[in-house]
Amino acid sequence: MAAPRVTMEVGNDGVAIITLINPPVNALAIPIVAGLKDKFEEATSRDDVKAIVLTGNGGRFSGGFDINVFQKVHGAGDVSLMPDVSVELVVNLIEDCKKPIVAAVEGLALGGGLELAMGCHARIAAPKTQLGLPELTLGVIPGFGGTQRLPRLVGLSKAIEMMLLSKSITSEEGWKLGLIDAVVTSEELLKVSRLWALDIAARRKPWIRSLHRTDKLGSLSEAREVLKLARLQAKKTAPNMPQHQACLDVIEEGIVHGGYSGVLKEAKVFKELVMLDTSRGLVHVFFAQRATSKVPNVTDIGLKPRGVRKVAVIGGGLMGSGIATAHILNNIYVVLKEVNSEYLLKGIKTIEANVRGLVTRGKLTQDKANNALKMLKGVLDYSEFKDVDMVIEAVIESVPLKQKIFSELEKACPPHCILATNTSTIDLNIVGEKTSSQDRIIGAHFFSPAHVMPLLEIVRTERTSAQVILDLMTVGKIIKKVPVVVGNCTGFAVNRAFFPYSQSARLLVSLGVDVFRIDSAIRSFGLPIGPFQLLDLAGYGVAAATSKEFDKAFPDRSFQSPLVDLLLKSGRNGNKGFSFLFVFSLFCQ
Ligand SMILES: C[C@H](O)CC(=O)SCCNC(=O)CCNC(=O)[C@H](O)C(C)(C)COP(=O)(O)OP(=O)(O)OC[C@H]1O[C@@H](n2cnc3c(N)ncnc32)[C@H](O)[C@@H]1OP(=O)(O)O
Repeated sequence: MAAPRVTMEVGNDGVAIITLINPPVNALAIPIVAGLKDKFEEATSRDDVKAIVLTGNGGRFSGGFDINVFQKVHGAGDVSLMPDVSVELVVNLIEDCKKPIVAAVEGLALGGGLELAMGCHARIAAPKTQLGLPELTLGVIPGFGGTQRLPRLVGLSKAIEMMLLSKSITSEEGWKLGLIDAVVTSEELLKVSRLWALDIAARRKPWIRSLHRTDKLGSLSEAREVLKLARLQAKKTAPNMPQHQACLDVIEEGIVHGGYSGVLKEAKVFKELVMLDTSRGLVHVFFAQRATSKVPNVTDIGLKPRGVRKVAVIGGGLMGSGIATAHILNNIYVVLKEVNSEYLLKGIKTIEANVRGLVTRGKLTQDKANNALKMLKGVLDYSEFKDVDMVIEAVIESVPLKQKIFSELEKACPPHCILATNTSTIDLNIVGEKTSSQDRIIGAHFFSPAHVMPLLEIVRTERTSAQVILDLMTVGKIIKKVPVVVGNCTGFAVNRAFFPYSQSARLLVSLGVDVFRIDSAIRSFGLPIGPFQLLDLAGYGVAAATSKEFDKAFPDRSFQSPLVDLLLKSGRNGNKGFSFLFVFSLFCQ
């Protein structure tokens, strides 16, 4: 791959086009930052340059500062590896430049990428360009002036929402908010940007330095009220994340003492945050997530994913209906099979409720919801299975039942069909023991609620074919999951790690510790729910079945807690409608 570089071309019209080149996302690596400083200095000093356009190569403006540098900073424990971009480049060379600079953005402008663009005197964007400041997901705050310029361009509340939720917007929305000056086609992007820059130079268009604006900030008391509410909200939703409160403090500095003062405080706080364990952990997560898409002997052997258009889901319970929802929401046709019409109707109603819930929470339009529901068909037999590309079995954790289903599937489905099971624990060789299709058998372990939770644990056996693994990874991405391929053993990766955690929680209960105290300690540690609330949600039947598998596989490591059996014996199943409070009081009697 060619070295990252910045180029500059000066046209006959006197406009210098400065281009970032660092595929695939034009990350602002150290040589790019150095190249930008060089080119802006050159363009400023050349007499034949009247105006400047900053753009990115390959249809993407920039994915932000190079996150590899954070890793280097963490490895060396040396924050001085971070270059000074905010003042030296964005304020001095871009915003305070004597020649107008227009950002021509396309594809994406995220983090430091958007911050460079906000330092320019105008921004022209191609349609559907993704704009955002997602730095908080990396444990830091925007560090190239974003905490100051975004509120000045889109207003305080919207800027806080975009930064604290790391929520990006499209260029169309950006135009309505004032972040983008014009949205034009990709073909016209450079032409319009050049003209815009020349218009600013000739004073036909305003020459705006975002950092100097105050018109969208509101009065000091209004701003303080907005910040107060945001602090309370962040305390609730991200109690263990120092970057959220820090971001609000830095924004406030700029409102009270002016944008430049805010920029200086931002740089100082950024450097403090980048050295904390939170940032180390979150940067690790960023690269770890991407590493999951590179599976040796699967993704590096030239295979192409086969299209999966029609999926059958067996079982319309909590998991099956969630899995079906995830697929129909992403335009994959689903056949949902149940054993009788009562269960089928219940499954379909759950799927409808899942989809409606997304509409109510504003995550889906009514139109998209209607279209998604058209992709669903309920069935009671295998006649619809003759042309499915993948089956996902999601019935209860019973070995004989799963074995029976898989031998039936072998006959009912076409030979290319992927045979997946949503088992959370059972060894896949046992599930497929009664078939001769071991190369097509794979685990597709979703997490409840399956249409919301991002993780998809893909379990491969020694005999699962590379093509089948690649196909499932591809479907996983289409349905917006993070697919992680793991090996086959009792509990796979997730439950294998979860098992000692839940066992310890049950051991504490048997020693007399209150379940609510345990859940609350875990929540203050940072997990969204504790082990017992999770037990309630998953259902006690599932817990009993998985415990049995672990007892069998690791008899010397299992703690025999009577808790779940007692709950089941008293006719309860957690998610089926009884509160744990009530159940726990029974257990204590
Ligand atoms: C001081 C400043 O305020 C600080 C910052 O700017 S911090 C950076 C802020 N920016 C971000 O957080 C954006 C991070 N990137 C992303 O969200 C996504 O990669 C994206 C939306 C840009 C592209 O997504 P997608 O097309 O699915 O590709 P994805 O697989 O994620 O990334 C492609 C490659 O680019 C790399 N990459 C993406 N953004 C990068 C970045 N900012 N720095 C370094 N590498 C980056 C990925 O690691 C991946 O590398 P690989 O192919 O070797 O695994």
